[in-house]
Amino acid sequence: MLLFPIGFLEVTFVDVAEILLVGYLLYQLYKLMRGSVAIRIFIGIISIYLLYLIVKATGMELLTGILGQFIDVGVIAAIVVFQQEIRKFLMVIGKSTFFNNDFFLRSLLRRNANLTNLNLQPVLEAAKAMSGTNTGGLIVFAKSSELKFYAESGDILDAKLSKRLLLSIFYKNSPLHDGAVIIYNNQVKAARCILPVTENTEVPASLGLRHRAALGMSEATDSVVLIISEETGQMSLAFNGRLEHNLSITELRDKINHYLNEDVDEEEVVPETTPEEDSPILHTPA
Ligand SMILES: Nc1ncnc2c1ncn2[C@@H]1O[C@H](COP(=O)(O)OP(=O)(O)OP(=O)(O)O)[C@@H](O)[C@H]1O
Repeated sequence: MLLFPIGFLEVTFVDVAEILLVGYLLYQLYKLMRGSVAIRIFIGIISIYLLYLIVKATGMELLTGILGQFIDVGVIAAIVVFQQEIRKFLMVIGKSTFFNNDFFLRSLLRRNANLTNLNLQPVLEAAKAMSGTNTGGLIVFAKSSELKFYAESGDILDAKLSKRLLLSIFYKNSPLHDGAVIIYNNQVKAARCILPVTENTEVPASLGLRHRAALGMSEATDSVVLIISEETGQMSLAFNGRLEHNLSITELRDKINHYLNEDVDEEEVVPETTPEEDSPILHTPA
């Protein structure tokens, strides 16, 4: 179906739809990679592809052949280089499918997840005690999946959640204190877990590995991660690639409940940054 002509070009409805779709896909890819080193590789690949199209259009056969070969191999290289981004991209698509939006199915899925019977009280009491003694801690609340892959990187406990258990795990001389604890289905699923460290280059240099691992986990999964700083005793939350810093126990309770129970849009989670903050990742409540 012809929409309008531009010179000798005939623009059809399908052309417009295709341009919009490609634009949307590129924008989603850009959003996923924004701030990471992958964005530079992505821009490099797009530039080579554009150059290839120009060279091909001008009829330079040798250059077209060379760049064409490069692009063929580049597809495989891109899959390897963009492993994490491809995973995130597929997760975004998975999140917005019909099945995930279906209320009935979603409530069924939730029944199996961490949400229905989570008792936050022991965690909050442990966090308060750890904060008071500057004991470092990293606690992941699984949301829509039990995070098996990450749990298996540590020691599986499947133990009843209690304040004393959490304090024993994070006690400085405990063999389990290093790494993260994963909480799933009101149980301490695992301890000593290794989380993916964020590659975001916008993370302030003041944040060490514990905070970076929490951010990385919140980017790779829909979990909520609680951090207790060994250095300052401050409690922070990472969710959806954002860090909320220096929270009180009441704020922690409200935010953890909110993030675990709601389907929060990115826009909703992202707090307004105050003018003095130059990082879009870090938010300190007033
Ligand atoms: N990838 C990871 N997965 C899980 N835990 C990690 C990871 N990397 C570091 N940690 C934990 O963080 C600890 C080191 O924290 P580091 O001092 O670098 O972080 P920080 O963000 O400055 O936090 P703090 O304010 O507590 O010092 C390690 O001992 C380990 O327990």
